[in-house]
Parts: sequence; C-alpha cells; structure tokens
Amino acid sequence: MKTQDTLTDRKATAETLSRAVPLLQRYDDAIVVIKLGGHAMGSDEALAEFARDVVLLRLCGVNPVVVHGGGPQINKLLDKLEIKSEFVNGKRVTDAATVDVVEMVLSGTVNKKIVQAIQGQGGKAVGLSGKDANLMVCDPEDPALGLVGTPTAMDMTLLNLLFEKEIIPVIAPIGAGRNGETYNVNGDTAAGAYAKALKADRLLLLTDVAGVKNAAGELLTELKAHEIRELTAEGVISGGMIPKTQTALDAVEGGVRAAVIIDGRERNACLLELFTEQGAGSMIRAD
Ligand SMILES: Nc1ncnc2c1ncn2[C@@H]1O[C@H](COP(=O)(O)OP(=O)(O)O)[C@@H](O)[C@H]1O
Ligand SMILES: CC(=O)N[C@@H](CCC(=O)OP(=O)(O)O)C(=O)O
Repeated sequence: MKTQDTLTDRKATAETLSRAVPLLQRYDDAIVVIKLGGHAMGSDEALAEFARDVVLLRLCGVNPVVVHGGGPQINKLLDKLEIKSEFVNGKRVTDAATVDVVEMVLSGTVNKKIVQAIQGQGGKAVGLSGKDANLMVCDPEDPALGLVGTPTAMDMTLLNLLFEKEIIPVIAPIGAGRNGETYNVNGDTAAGAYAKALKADRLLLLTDVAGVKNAAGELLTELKAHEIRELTAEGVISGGMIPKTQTALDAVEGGVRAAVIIDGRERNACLLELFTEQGAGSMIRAD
C-alpha cells in the first residue's frame, strides 16, 4: 500500500519551501563549486541523493560546478595492478604509470558515474577534465611529487557557455601540461582553482567527516586563516585535510565569497549548507 503524507506533513513541506524564498533569492544566478571527494561518494544511493541536490540547485537558478576526487577508487585500481603509491602531505607521488591510472579512473569511471547520476535525476550534465577547452593548464608542483600539477592558467569560456544553457559541468581534477603532459591534481586544489577563476559565491568541500576538528575532536564551525596555520603546525590538521584547508583559505583570500568544509555523507549536505541560515560544517574565513 502506498503511504500518503498527512496534511500536516504537506503543510510542513509547503512552509519549508516558503521559508527558503529569501535564501533562494540570495543564490539566484550564483556560482557554487562543489568538490565531491572520493570518500564522500559512498554508495550508489548516496551518489543519487547528491545528484538530486545538484539538480535542485540548478532548478533554483544556481550554477553548480561539480569537481570530483576519487582517491579511494584510484587506490583500488593501483592495488589490482600492483603499482605502489605514497602520499606526501595529502598528495599522491605520481609517476608516468600512475598518472595513466589516475586519468583512467578520474576522467573515465568516476566522472561518467557522476554525470549519469545527475542525468538520472533529470539534470543535464557534461563530463570534462582540465584538458578540455584549456580549462586548467598546470605546471609541475614540486619535483618530489612527479606529475602532480599546480594550476597556472584557467580558461572559463566553456563553463560560462554551459551556465547559459543550464548544463552542469562535472570536472575531473586532471590538468593539461604546456607540452602535452598529463598532470594529476589534488581534487581539492582543482576545485579551489575553478572557484577562484569563476569568482564563485561558494566553494563547498564535501568530505567524510563533519568538518575540521580540534585536538579534542570537537567540530570547529568557523576557522580563521591563523587558526588553520596553527592547527596544521601542531599536526591537528593532517593528511587529506591539509590540501582541503589550504584550498579553502586560498579560495577566500583569492576572491571566493566563502568556503565551507562539510560532511558529504550527511543527507542533503549541500542544501543544508546553502539554504539554511546556520549552514553546516566548518566555514573558513580570511583573517
Ligand atoms: N583536524 C582534522 N579534522 C578533521 N579531519 C581530519 C583532520 N586532520 C586530518 N583529517 C582527516 O582528513 C580526512 C579527509 O581528507 P580525505 O581523506 O582526503 O577526504 P576526501 O576523500 O573527502 O577528499 C578525514 O577523513 C580525516 O581522517
Ligand atoms: C595529487 C593527488 O593527490 N591527486 C589525487 C586526485 C584524486 C583526489 O583528490 O581524490 P579525493 O578527493 O577523493 O582525495 C589522487 O591521486 O588521489
């Protein structure tokens, strides 16, 4: 038997929609860059829910840009191929064999899975990497990291065309070298570079924890630049949280209105952050 919402439930839905009007107006035509981490992708159901939220944002007049990771998915294929890999400060040391696997997984499987999930919810999405239309051109970040790229030139022409047509870009964090190289870019770093180049209204970094925590394990709902520096020096911010917090900081210092680290496993995480007054996770602000 199909269960029906009671009149009270339906009234609550109507009230929620009505109360969201000022927030919907605030984000009308806004650019929101959403970084979906490999861990946050979780199950197919979780991905479908994320996709539905992205489609809702589009319907509300927001221009969402999804930049994704896929670290765990890359690890899985590297393990199968018996290619060892190590991380330095949250970034994968990348040789020629590794970058082939990274591109295959990110631009191939992961990217298309997200595109399909969005389209499964009725949106229109296009899968890209930094190699398309000169979106993200990179230089090597540090010789010790091999083919890890740092974004140096961004061309947002294609993304602006997609916004006009209400098509949602889904971007793999692969960068083009100036001489035909392929660069592996940390997903957070790439999301930050797109957010800065687009002068985005919001950068949402979705991950698998509630946000940035202090040494006692408590969630820090607001963080200033100097606090990030202190917590990183003390080792409280470590591993994958280092590029995330650095990216958030760099973004707000580079003209992005706000950057937030939120729990992508939480239901409706993006809506909770954008369309409620209190938001969620850790908001990063410049000093
Ligand atoms: N201070 C901190 N607060 C919260 N998480 C932290 C902190 N320091 C390190 N981490 C780790 O960072 C991880 C998130 O980074 P990462 O695994 O790269 O996520 P993603 O795959 O979503 O990009 C968390 O799961 C946690 O283990
Ligand atoms: C240079 C570097 O570390 N690149 C990352 C790219 C994927 C990524 O960032 O994935 P998550 O967002 O899921 O961590 C890697 O090779 O794992």
